[in-house]
Amino acid sequence: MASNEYTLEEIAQHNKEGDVWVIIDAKVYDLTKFANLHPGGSNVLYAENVAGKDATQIFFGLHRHEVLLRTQYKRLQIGTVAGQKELIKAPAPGELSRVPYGEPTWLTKGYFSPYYTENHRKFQTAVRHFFQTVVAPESVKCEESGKKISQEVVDKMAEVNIIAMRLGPGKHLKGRILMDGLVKPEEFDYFHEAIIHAELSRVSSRAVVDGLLAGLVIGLPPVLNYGSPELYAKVVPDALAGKKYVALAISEAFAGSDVGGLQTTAVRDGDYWVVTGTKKWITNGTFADYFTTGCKTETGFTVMLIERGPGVSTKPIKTAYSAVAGTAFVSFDKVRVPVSNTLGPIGAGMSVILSNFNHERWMVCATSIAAQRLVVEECLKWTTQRIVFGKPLTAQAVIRAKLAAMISRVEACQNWFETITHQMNMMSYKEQSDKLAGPIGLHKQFVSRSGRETAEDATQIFGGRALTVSGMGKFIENYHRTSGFDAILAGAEDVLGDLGVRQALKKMPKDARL
Ligand code: HEM
Repeated sequence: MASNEYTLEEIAQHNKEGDVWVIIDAKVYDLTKFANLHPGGSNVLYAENVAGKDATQIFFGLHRHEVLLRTQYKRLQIGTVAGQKELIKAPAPGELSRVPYGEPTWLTKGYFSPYYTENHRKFQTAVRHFFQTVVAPESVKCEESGKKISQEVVDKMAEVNIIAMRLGPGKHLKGRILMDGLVKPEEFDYFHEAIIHAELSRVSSRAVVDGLLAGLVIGLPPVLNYGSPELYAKVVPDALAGKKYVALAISEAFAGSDVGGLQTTAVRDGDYWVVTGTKKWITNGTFADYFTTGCKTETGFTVMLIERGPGVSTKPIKTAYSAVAGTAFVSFDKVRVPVSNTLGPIGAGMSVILSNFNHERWMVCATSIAAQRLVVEECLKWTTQRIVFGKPLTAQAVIRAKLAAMISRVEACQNWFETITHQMNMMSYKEQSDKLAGPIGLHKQFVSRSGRETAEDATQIFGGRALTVSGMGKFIENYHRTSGFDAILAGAEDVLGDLGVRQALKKMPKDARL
């Protein structure tokens, strides 16, 4: 980067094809050679209000700031404007957003929270820094290539025990050094875990959130909670070290939310189960080493851990999001599974699955709310910098009304989420299963519906830019295309609303009358 200073008069001389400079935020760029390579065409750069002029406002109406930060474009800067200072700075890794509602209240300067401590704040800073520096660049690559997250990134996550922490508080954290010792295993709570989900969601596309071992997060808890000590010792250390991958294999083409209608069958043969059937929409299934699988057995429904081996085959399913999530169709063809791999009582697998669902649904809410907040931030930035009919978009009442609705939705989601998280901190796993299945079901219905409404509003606000996978509206495009996943995975929106009401009805006092 050059340290030359130029006056406005000097810059103004370079105003034509073959010699074109522009000013963007007090920096001077020589675009002469770049003009023919410019993705937006060369002629736009020779326009009277651009060539040799301050094109800051025009530039930010057409590009994201990150364009200027790319190495190949940084080089185009030849100096600065004499007497001017740059105003637009990219936030440093780990830094908080200063855009109103860009962060939850607990992270906003001058506000208070009954739930979060100084330790949560320190933890959040470290986790955001980690995700922005280690995961964000990988997320961009994988989203494009559709390939699995690299082992190098998985290893780095394992090093600071992020994989283990994504499973929540519990005995699996004992003796581990969490985030370089920032939080002690016995102090780690569901708010710490929620921070990890939120920060992951901020830097990743929806497919990468799932591709980054979401299968393990939902598939390993039954092993933690119900696996024999031998099975635990065989599977858990390697999984938490990022050496083995796990998927939860419940849904089938025959049955989704209707878990009772599953057709994969396990027949007892001595010390083995013989499993036959198929599973569909299995997140991380293409690369999983183990499948936590729901099977029909003679006496009901039984869950077991199936290792990839003879008779197990997986093939990728193309979905609306990137293949990085590893969504698979899984076939079990007379697979022999040791009976000691059974998770929970034989025939009582439904309770294993149902209690596991609470955590999964809560996690989906955590990631969705963070994504909705990012969408609000993107919309606030865009509507302020986009000029239409000579005024910023925010001058339009209809735009402000959409912003009001989006902000209210995300704040409502966040506040409800924090109340539920606090209950989780205070309750045992068993109490959570009894008391929180209904509220979490209702909450997830509310969160995913809010997310889709926000995706719609944001798409209207960004217009055509929300329809392209790159450029200014790239986050909105991704969110609009993938927010529907939150309404389906871990239980369909309507089914979960119904679950919440049915749970409440079960607890209606017999003597309640108007
Ligand atoms: C340092 C200067 C510039 C660089 C490095 C640059 C780079 C780019 C890049 C990478 C794109 C592709 C879209 C994207 O990734 O966002 C683009 C698109 C575009 N650029 Fe530039 N640009 C520069 C200056 C300008 C200026 C001064 C104008 C003024 C009119 C301009 C007009 C456009 C237009 C009209 C598009 C197409 C936008 C769209 O498809 O939505 N660019 N530019």
